[in-house]
Amino acid sequence: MTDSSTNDPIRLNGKLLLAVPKKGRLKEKALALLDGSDIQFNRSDRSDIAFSPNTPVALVFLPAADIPAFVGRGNGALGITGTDCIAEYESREPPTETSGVEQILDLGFGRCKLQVQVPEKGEIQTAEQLVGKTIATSFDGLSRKYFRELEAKQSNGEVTNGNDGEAKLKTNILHLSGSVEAAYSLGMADAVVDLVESGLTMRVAGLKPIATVLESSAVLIRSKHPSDPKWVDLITARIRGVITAHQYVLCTYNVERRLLDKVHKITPGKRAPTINNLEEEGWVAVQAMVESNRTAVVMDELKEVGAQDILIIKLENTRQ
Ligand SMILES: Nc1ncnc2c1ncn2[C@@H]1O[C@H](COP(=O)(O)OP(=O)(O)OP(=O)(O)O)[C@@H](O)[C@H]1O
Ligand SMILES: O=P(O)(O)OC[C@H]1O[C@H](OP(=O)(O)OP(=O)(O)O)[C@H](O)[C@@H]1O
Repeated sequence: MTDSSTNDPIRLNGKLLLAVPKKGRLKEKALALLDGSDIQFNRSDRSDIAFSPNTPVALVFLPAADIPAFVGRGNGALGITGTDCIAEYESREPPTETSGVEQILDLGFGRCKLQVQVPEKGEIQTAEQLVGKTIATSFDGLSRKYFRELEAKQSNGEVTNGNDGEAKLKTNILHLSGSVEAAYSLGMADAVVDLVESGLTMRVAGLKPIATVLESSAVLIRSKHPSDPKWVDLITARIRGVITAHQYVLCTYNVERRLLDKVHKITPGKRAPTINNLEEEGWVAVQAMVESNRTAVVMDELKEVGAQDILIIKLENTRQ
Protein backbone atom coordinates (compact mmCIF):
# COMPACT_ATOMS: atom_id res chain seq x y z
CA MET A 1 0.00 0.00 0.00
CA THR A 2 1.43 3.43 -0.91
CA ASP A 3 2.77 6.45 0.93
CA SER A 4 0.38 9.29 1.55
CA SER A 5 -0.93 9.76 5.06
CA THR A 6 -4.39 8.72 3.99
CA ASN A 7 -3.14 5.34 2.67
CA ASP A 8 -0.59 4.68 5.37
CA PRO A 9 -1.18 1.11 6.70
CA ILE A 10 -0.84 2.52 10.23
CA ARG A 11 -3.74 4.93 9.55
CA LEU A 12 -5.79 1.95 8.32
CA ASN A 13 -5.19 0.00 11.53
CA GLY A 14 -8.24 0.20 13.72
CA LYS A 15 -10.45 0.81 10.71
CA LEU A 16 -13.08 -1.74 9.65
CA LEU A 17 -12.22 -2.36 5.98
CA LEU A 18 -15.31 -2.68 3.77
CA ALA A 19 -14.55 -3.62 0.14
CA VAL A 20 -16.92 -2.38 -2.56
CA PRO A 21 -16.87 -2.81 -6.37
CA LYS A 22 -14.95 0.11 -7.92
CA LYS A 23 -16.60 -0.34 -11.36
CA GLY A 24 -18.98 -2.55 -13.34
CA ARG A 25 -22.54 -3.73 -12.82
CA LEU A 26 -22.48 -3.87 -9.02
CA LYS A 27 -20.90 -0.48 -8.25
CA GLU A 28 -23.89 1.88 -8.26
CA LYS A 29 -26.23 -0.36 -6.25
CA ALA A 30 -23.48 -1.10 -3.75
CA LEU A 31 -22.89 2.63 -3.21
CA ALA A 32 -26.66 3.17 -2.87
CA LEU A 33 -26.70 0.58 -0.07
CA LEU A 34 -23.91 2.42 1.76
CA ASP A 35 -25.82 5.68 1.35
CA GLY A 36 -29.01 4.11 2.74
CA SER A 37 -26.96 2.74 5.64
CA ASP A 38 -25.56 6.21 6.40
CA ILE A 39 -21.98 5.05 5.87
CA GLN A 40 -20.70 8.41 4.66
CA PHE A 41 -17.30 8.71 2.95
CA ASN A 42 -15.11 11.20 1.12
CA ARG A 43 -13.22 9.66 -1.81
CA SER A 44 -10.50 11.77 -3.38
CA ASP A 45 -9.87 11.31 -7.11
CA ARG A 46 -7.91 8.16 -8.03
CA SER A 47 -7.79 6.97 -4.43
CA ASP A 48 -9.04 3.43 -3.85
CA ILE A 49 -9.41 4.03 -0.11
CA ALA A 50 -11.94 6.39 1.49
CA PHE A 51 -12.45 7.01 5.20
CA SER A 52 -15.90 7.33 6.73
CA PRO A 53 -16.22 10.35 9.04
CA ASN A 54 -19.25 8.95 10.86
CA THR A 55 -18.25 5.28 11.33
CA PRO A 56 -14.98 3.38 12.04
CA VAL A 57 -15.14 2.12 8.42
CA ALA A 58 -12.58 2.59 5.65
CA LEU A 59 -13.99 1.78 2.22
CA VAL A 60 -11.69 -0.08 -0.18
CA PHE A 61 -12.62 0.16 -3.88
CA LEU A 62 -11.64 -3.01 -5.78
CA PRO A 63 -12.79 -4.92 -8.88
CA ALA A 64 -15.64 -7.24 -7.78
CA ALA A 65 -13.55 -10.27 -8.77
CA ASP A 66 -10.81 -9.33 -6.25
CA ILE A 67 -13.09 -8.73 -3.24
CA PRO A 68 -13.52 -12.40 -2.15
CA ALA A 69 -9.72 -12.85 -1.86
CA PHE A 70 -9.34 -9.50 -0.04
CA VAL A 71 -11.96 -10.52 2.57
CA GLY A 72 -11.21 -14.27 2.49
CA ARG A 73 -7.55 -13.77 3.32
CA GLY A 74 -8.50 -11.59 6.31
CA ASN A 75 -7.46 -8.18 4.93
CA GLY A 76 -11.04 -6.89 4.79
CA ALA A 77 -13.76 -7.41 7.37
CA LEU A 78 -16.71 -7.01 4.98
CA GLY A 79 -17.27 -6.91 1.23
CA ILE A 80 -19.94 -6.57 -1.46
CA THR A 81 -19.45 -8.82 -4.51
CA GLY A 82 -21.13 -11.48 -6.67
CA THR A 83 -21.47 -15.13 -5.66
CA ASP A 84 -19.86 -15.97 -9.01
CA CYS A 85 -16.71 -14.11 -7.87
CA ILE A 86 -16.75 -16.06 -4.59
CA ALA A 87 -17.08 -19.39 -6.41
CA GLU A 88 -14.24 -18.47 -8.77
CA TYR A 89 -12.02 -17.46 -5.84
CA GLU A 90 -12.84 -20.66 -3.91
CA SER A 91 -12.21 -22.81 -7.02
CA ARG A 92 -8.64 -21.50 -6.90
CA GLU A 93 -8.26 -21.15 -3.11
CA PRO A 94 -10.52 -23.65 -1.33
CA PRO A 95 -11.68 -22.23 2.05
CA THR A 96 -10.02 -23.45 5.26
CA GLU A 97 -10.79 -23.03 8.97
CA THR A 98 -9.13 -19.59 8.92
CA SER A 99 -9.60 -18.45 5.29
CA GLY A 100 -12.56 -17.98 3.01
CA VAL A 101 -15.68 -15.84 3.34
CA GLU A 102 -19.10 -16.09 4.99
CA GLN A 103 -22.02 -14.99 2.78
CA ILE A 104 -24.29 -13.13 5.21
CA LEU A 105 -26.88 -11.29 3.10
CA ASP A 106 -28.31 -11.59 -0.43
CA LEU A 107 -28.50 -7.98 -1.59
CA GLY A 108 -31.26 -8.48 -4.18
CA PHE A 109 -29.38 -7.27 -7.26
CA GLY A 110 -26.70 -8.42 -9.75
CA ARG A 111 -28.68 -11.53 -10.63
CA CYS A 112 -27.13 -13.39 -13.60
CA LYS A 113 -26.07 -16.88 -14.73
CA LEU A 114 -22.65 -18.23 -15.66
CA GLN A 115 -23.42 -20.23 -18.80
CA VAL A 116 -21.65 -22.37 -21.41
CA GLN A 117 -22.41 -20.70 -24.75
CA VAL A 118 -21.93 -22.20 -28.25
CA PRO A 119 -22.61 -20.94 -31.81
CA GLU A 120 -26.37 -20.66 -32.42
CA LYS A 121 -26.06 -22.34 -35.84
CA GLY A 122 -23.20 -24.71 -35.00
CA GLU A 123 -23.05 -28.52 -34.59
CA ILE A 124 -22.42 -28.48 -30.85
CA GLN A 125 -25.53 -29.03 -28.73
CA THR A 126 -24.14 -30.37 -25.43
CA ALA A 127 -21.26 -29.49 -23.09
CA GLU A 128 -19.96 -33.07 -23.45
CA GLN A 129 -19.24 -32.33 -27.11
CA LEU A 130 -16.90 -29.52 -25.98
CA VAL A 131 -14.48 -31.85 -24.18
CA GLY A 132 -11.06 -31.43 -25.80
CA LYS A 133 -11.98 -28.17 -27.50
CA THR A 134 -11.05 -24.54 -26.62
CA ILE A 135 -13.25 -22.57 -24.23
CA ALA A 136 -12.78 -18.80 -23.69
CA THR A 137 -13.70 -17.41 -20.27
CA SER A 138 -12.86 -14.97 -17.46
CA PHE A 139 -13.81 -17.72 -14.99
CA ASP A 140 -10.84 -20.07 -15.40
CA GLY A 141 -11.16 -21.87 -12.07
CA LEU A 142 -14.86 -22.58 -12.41
CA SER A 143 -14.49 -23.61 -16.08
CA ARG A 144 -11.63 -26.02 -15.30
CA LYS A 145 -13.68 -27.51 -12.44
CA TYR A 146 -16.77 -27.85 -14.67
CA PHE A 147 -14.93 -29.58 -17.54
CA ARG A 148 -12.81 -31.72 -15.18
CA GLU A 149 -16.04 -33.16 -13.73
CA LEU A 150 -17.43 -33.65 -17.25
CA GLU A 151 -14.30 -35.45 -18.45
CA ALA A 152 -14.24 -37.65 -15.33
CA LYS A 153 -17.85 -38.72 -16.03
CA GLN A 154 -16.99 -39.48 -19.67
CA SER A 155 -14.00 -41.61 -18.71
CA ASN A 156 -15.87 -43.31 -15.81
CA GLY A 157 -13.44 -41.73 -13.37
CA GLU A 158 -10.28 -42.92 -15.21
CA VAL A 159 -8.08 -39.81 -15.48
CA THR A 160 -4.46 -39.20 -16.44
CA ASN A 161 -2.71 -36.99 -13.87
CA GLY A 162 -0.50 -34.07 -14.89
CA ASN A 163 2.83 -33.20 -13.23
CA ASP A 164 0.93 -31.29 -10.49
CA GLY A 165 -0.88 -34.51 -9.56
CA GLU A 166 -4.17 -32.96 -10.74
CA ALA A 167 -6.21 -34.72 -13.42
CA LYS A 168 -4.82 -33.51 -16.79
CA LEU A 169 -7.56 -31.50 -18.52
CA LYS A 170 -8.28 -32.44 -22.14
CA THR A 171 -10.33 -29.25 -22.64
CA ASN A 172 -8.32 -26.10 -23.31
CA ILE A 173 -9.35 -23.13 -21.12
CA LEU A 174 -8.37 -19.76 -22.64
CA HIS A 175 -8.44 -16.81 -20.19
CA LEU A 176 -9.90 -13.52 -21.44
CA SER A 177 -10.51 -10.62 -19.04
CA GLY A 178 -13.48 -9.14 -20.93
CA SER A 179 -15.65 -9.15 -24.10
CA VAL A 180 -15.49 -12.93 -23.89
CA GLU A 181 -18.43 -13.55 -26.22
CA ALA A 182 -16.38 -12.18 -29.16
CA ALA A 183 -13.82 -15.02 -28.82
CA TYR A 184 -15.79 -17.43 -31.06
CA SER A 185 -16.28 -15.01 -33.95
CA LEU A 186 -12.59 -14.02 -33.68
CA GLY A 187 -11.63 -17.67 -34.14
CA MET A 188 -10.05 -17.85 -30.68
CA ALA A 189 -12.37 -20.47 -29.18
CA ASP A 190 -15.05 -23.08 -29.97
CA ALA A 191 -17.29 -21.89 -27.12
CA VAL A 192 -17.34 -19.49 -24.16
CA VAL A 193 -18.27 -19.56 -20.47
CA ASP A 194 -19.55 -16.13 -19.45
CA LEU A 195 -22.25 -14.27 -17.53
CA VAL A 196 -25.76 -13.88 -18.92
CA GLU A 197 -28.42 -11.51 -17.60
CA SER A 198 -30.76 -10.46 -20.44
CA GLY A 199 -28.96 -12.65 -23.03
CA LEU A 200 -28.49 -9.69 -25.40
CA THR A 201 -24.69 -9.85 -25.55
CA MET A 202 -24.85 -13.60 -26.17
CA ARG A 203 -27.42 -13.33 -28.99
CA VAL A 204 -25.63 -10.43 -30.67
CA ALA A 205 -22.49 -12.60 -30.68
CA GLY A 206 -24.47 -15.40 -32.43
CA LEU A 207 -24.28 -17.69 -29.40
CA LYS A 208 -26.81 -19.73 -27.38
CA PRO A 209 -26.61 -21.25 -23.87
CA ILE A 210 -26.36 -25.05 -23.55
CA ALA A 211 -25.54 -25.37 -19.82
CA THR A 212 -25.57 -23.28 -16.64
CA VAL A 213 -22.46 -23.50 -14.45
CA LEU A 214 -24.01 -21.44 -11.63
CA GLU A 215 -26.50 -18.69 -10.84
CA SER A 216 -25.15 -15.53 -9.19
CA SER A 217 -26.35 -12.52 -7.21
CA ALA A 218 -24.71 -9.77 -5.19
CA VAL A 219 -24.09 -10.61 -1.54
CA LEU A 220 -22.60 -9.07 1.59
CA ILE A 221 -19.66 -11.18 2.76
CA ARG A 222 -17.60 -11.15 5.95
CA SER A 223 -14.29 -12.63 6.89
CA LYS A 224 -14.30 -15.60 9.26
CA HIS A 225 -12.35 -13.62 11.87
CA PRO A 226 -13.37 -9.96 11.51
CA SER A 227 -11.33 -7.33 13.35
CA ASP A 228 -14.32 -5.69 15.04
CA PRO A 229 -17.31 -8.10 15.27
CA LYS A 230 -19.51 -5.50 17.03
CA TRP A 231 -19.25 -3.01 14.18
CA VAL A 232 -19.49 -5.80 11.58
CA ASP A 233 -22.83 -6.81 13.13
CA LEU A 234 -23.99 -3.18 13.27
CA ILE A 235 -23.06 -2.46 9.63
CA THR A 236 -24.77 -5.74 8.64
CA ALA A 237 -27.94 -4.71 10.53
CA ARG A 238 -27.95 -1.33 8.77
CA ILE A 239 -27.58 -2.91 5.31
CA ARG A 240 -30.22 -5.55 6.15
CA GLY A 241 -32.57 -2.71 7.15
CA VAL A 242 -32.07 -0.96 3.79
CA ILE A 243 -32.66 -4.20 1.84
CA THR A 244 -35.84 -4.97 3.78
CA ALA A 245 -37.04 -1.42 3.13
CA HIS A 246 -36.54 -1.99 -0.61
CA GLN A 247 -38.37 -5.35 -0.51
CA TYR A 248 -41.50 -4.00 1.27
CA VAL A 249 -43.85 -1.02 1.14
CA LEU A 250 -46.33 0.15 3.81
CA CYS A 251 -49.97 -0.28 2.70
CA THR A 252 -52.67 1.66 4.58
CA TYR A 253 -56.42 1.64 3.95
CA ASN A 254 -59.83 2.02 5.58
CA VAL A 255 -62.29 -0.87 5.73
CA GLU A 256 -65.47 -1.92 7.55
CA ARG A 257 -64.63 -4.03 10.62
CA ARG A 258 -66.92 -6.82 9.32
CA LEU A 259 -64.51 -7.29 6.36
CA LEU A 260 -61.35 -7.71 8.49
CA ASP A 261 -61.17 -11.47 7.92
CA LYS A 262 -61.20 -10.94 4.15
CA VAL A 263 -58.59 -8.13 4.06
CA HIS A 264 -56.35 -9.96 6.57
CA LYS A 265 -55.89 -12.73 3.97
CA ILE A 266 -54.71 -10.07 1.46
CA THR A 267 -52.45 -8.04 3.79
CA PRO A 268 -51.34 -10.29 6.67
CA GLY A 269 -48.32 -8.00 7.14
CA LYS A 270 -44.69 -9.01 7.75
CA ARG A 271 -45.48 -9.82 11.38
CA ALA A 272 -49.13 -8.66 11.72
CA PRO A 273 -51.21 -5.68 10.49
CA THR A 274 -51.85 -2.64 12.72
CA ILE A 275 -55.56 -1.89 13.17
CA ASN A 276 -56.95 1.39 14.59
CA ASN A 277 -60.56 2.40 15.10
CA LEU A 278 -61.84 5.19 12.88
CA GLU A 279 -64.11 7.94 14.20
CA GLU A 280 -66.72 6.50 11.84
CA GLU A 281 -68.74 3.72 13.55
CA GLY A 282 -67.92 0.20 12.29
CA TRP A 283 -64.84 1.32 10.28
CA VAL A 284 -61.13 0.68 10.99
CA ALA A 285 -57.82 1.89 9.53
CA VAL A 286 -55.32 -0.87 8.64
CA GLN A 287 -51.51 -0.63 8.16
CA ALA A 288 -49.51 -3.61 6.85
CA MET A 289 -46.14 -4.29 5.19
CA VAL A 290 -46.57 -5.67 1.66
CA GLU A 291 -43.89 -7.07 -0.71
CA SER A 292 -42.96 -4.31 -3.18
CA ASN A 293 -43.48 -6.62 -6.17
CA ARG A 294 -47.12 -7.40 -5.16
CA THR A 295 -48.33 -3.80 -4.69
CA ALA A 296 -50.67 -3.58 -7.72
CA VAL A 297 -52.28 -7.00 -7.12
CA VAL A 298 -52.82 -6.22 -3.42
CA MET A 299 -54.50 -2.91 -4.22
CA ASP A 300 -56.77 -4.60 -6.79
CA GLU A 301 -57.80 -7.31 -4.31
CA LEU A 302 -58.38 -4.83 -1.46
CA LYS A 303 -60.60 -2.69 -3.70
CA GLU A 304 -62.45 -5.82 -4.77
CA VAL A 305 -63.42 -6.72 -1.19
CA GLY A 306 -64.46 -3.17 -0.26
CA ALA A 307 -61.39 -1.42 1.19
CA GLN A 308 -61.20 2.34 0.59
CA ASP A 309 -58.58 5.15 0.67
CA ILE A 310 -55.79 2.65 -0.14
CA LEU A 311 -52.31 4.22 0.13
CA ILE A 312 -48.84 2.78 -0.67
CA ILE A 313 -45.93 4.36 1.20
CA LYS A 314 -42.33 3.60 0.16
CA LEU A 315 -39.96 2.76 3.02
CA GLU A 316 -36.53 4.39 3.30
CA ASN A 317 -35.12 2.21 6.05
CA THR A 318 -36.16 -0.34 8.66
CA ARG A 319 -34.64 -2.17 11.62
CA GLN A 320 -35.97 -5.61 12.57
N1 LIG B 1 -24.83 -8.60 -17.04
C1 LIG B 1 -24.80 -8.70 -15.71
N2 LIG B 1 -25.92 -8.69 -15.01
C2 LIG B 1 -25.90 -8.76 -13.66
N3 LIG B 1 -24.78 -8.85 -12.93
C3 LIG B 1 -23.67 -8.89 -13.61
C4 LIG B 1 -23.62 -8.81 -15.01
N4 LIG B 1 -22.35 -8.85 -15.40
C5 LIG B 1 -21.64 -8.93 -14.24
N5 LIG B 1 -22.45 -8.99 -13.19
C6 LIG B 1 -22.08 -9.09 -11.78
O1 LIG B 1 -21.12 -8.06 -11.57
C7 LIG B 1 -19.88 -8.65 -11.25
C8 LIG B 1 -18.78 -7.83 -11.83
O2 LIG B 1 -18.90 -7.95 -13.23
P1 LIG B 1 -18.57 -6.67 -14.17
O3 LIG B 1 -18.14 -7.23 -15.47
O4 LIG B 1 -19.69 -5.73 -14.18
O5 LIG B 1 -17.41 -5.97 -13.36
P2 LIG B 1 -15.93 -5.76 -13.78
O6 LIG B 1 -15.50 -6.86 -14.70
O7 LIG B 1 -15.17 -5.59 -12.51
O8 LIG B 1 -16.02 -4.35 -14.52
P3 LIG B 1 -15.84 -4.14 -16.05
O9 LIG B 1 -16.60 -5.26 -16.74
O10 LIG B 1 -16.48 -2.80 -16.26
O11 LIG B 1 -14.36 -4.19 -16.28
C9 LIG B 1 -19.97 -10.06 -11.85
O12 LIG B 1 -19.04 -10.93 -11.26
C10 LIG B 1 -21.39 -10.43 -11.54
O13 LIG B 1 -21.48 -10.83 -10.19
O1 LIG C 1 -26.89 -10.88 -20.79
P1 LIG C 1 -26.52 -9.41 -20.84
O2 LIG C 1 -27.56 -8.53 -20.21
O3 LIG C 1 -26.13 -8.97 -22.23
O4 LIG C 1 -25.23 -9.22 -19.91
C1 LIG C 1 -24.17 -10.12 -20.04
C2 LIG C 1 -22.88 -9.35 -20.25
O5 LIG C 1 -22.64 -8.52 -19.08
C3 LIG C 1 -21.30 -8.65 -18.66
O6 LIG C 1 -20.45 -7.89 -19.49
P2 LIG C 1 -20.13 -6.35 -19.15
O7 LIG C 1 -21.19 -5.53 -19.77
O8 LIG C 1 -19.94 -6.20 -17.67
O9 LIG C 1 -18.77 -6.13 -19.91
P3 LIG C 1 -17.49 -7.12 -19.90
O10 LIG C 1 -17.82 -8.19 -20.91
O11 LIG C 1 -16.34 -6.26 -20.25
O12 LIG C 1 -17.41 -7.70 -18.49
C4 LIG C 1 -20.98 -10.09 -18.95
O13 LIG C 1 -19.57 -10.27 -19.07
C5 LIG C 1 -21.70 -10.34 -20.29
O14 LIG C 1 -20.86 -10.01 -21.37
